[in-house]
Amino acid sequence: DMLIHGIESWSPILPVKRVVLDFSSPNIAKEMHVGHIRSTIIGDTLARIFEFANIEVLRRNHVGDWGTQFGMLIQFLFEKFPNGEEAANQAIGDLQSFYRDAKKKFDENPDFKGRAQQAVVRLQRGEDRYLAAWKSICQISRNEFDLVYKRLNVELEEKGESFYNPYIPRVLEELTGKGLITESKGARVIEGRKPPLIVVKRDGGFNYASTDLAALWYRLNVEMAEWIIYVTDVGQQQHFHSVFSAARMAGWLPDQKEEKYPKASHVGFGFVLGADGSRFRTRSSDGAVRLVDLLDEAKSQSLAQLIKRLTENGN
Ligand SMILES: NC(=[NH2+])NCCC[C@H](N)C(=O)O
Repeated sequence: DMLIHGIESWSPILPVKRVVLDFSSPNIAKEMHVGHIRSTIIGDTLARIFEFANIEVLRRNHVGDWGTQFGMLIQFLFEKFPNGEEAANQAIGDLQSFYRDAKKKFDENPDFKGRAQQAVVRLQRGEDRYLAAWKSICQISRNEFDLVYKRLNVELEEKGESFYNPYIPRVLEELTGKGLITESKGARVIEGRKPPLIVVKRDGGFNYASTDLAALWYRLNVEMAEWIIYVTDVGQQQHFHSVFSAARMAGWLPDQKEEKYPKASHVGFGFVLGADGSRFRTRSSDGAVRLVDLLDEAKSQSLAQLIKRLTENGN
């Protein structure tokens, strides 16, 4: 049958037409670590399975491109190059060491910390100079990530955290209208699971959870996805279960016990461990293994193995 009617004739039939697959999703200006490679490979594999079954897959790279760390980075950039003479590209050079230097100054110098916090406010207000600096920092990271994706032959479409910002207020308003959001120690939270999910911080700012609620809303209502799948390490299981439970309380998702769609799932994988059994680190700043070197190493070891086996087989 397959030979006559093609491979599509026996691909599995699932009751969904469109899936959002949220995978890889590294953070801008931070290292893409070995866990992101796991997410990238598992996510790409799942995407290919769905695509094989003729399901439309929206491959989403939910990059961490927003947050208070950008105030620190932008301010550091401005102070290091007060005349703005260098193109950000050259000025920043190795983004990881740039991040480390900025963080050091932020931790050690209270005045700088204050200026960095001001910079976040100005970025969030959308001031041109700040937005431009933010964009070039993101672009440098993006170029680095793309090298890895090209190498692994993985396709992704970036819709980072910043994309969902404009949707957060109305989504939280809807949840407040449904009586789901309460006040707790100056923050706004969704109870239901323990610990409660913080959706507005004490300083009034939004966070990872508010962004994920807005993203889930968007995926269900604008992208009309019937199954939304997130691939991260198991460390984030708690977070996703809280977000999904909030979505169920809001009536966005059916009750978990009914095998119904739309549906949200978290695919959690284990931490990558080093030879000593502790969490493996890939970071250029602290002397641990760099991700690109890890890929090089994997490639050369595989090649060596292949050659060894070939020669052992007498060729
Ligand atoms: N929608 C999401 N929260 N996706 C996963 C994001 C992963 C996160 N940026 C990290 O590096 O840990």
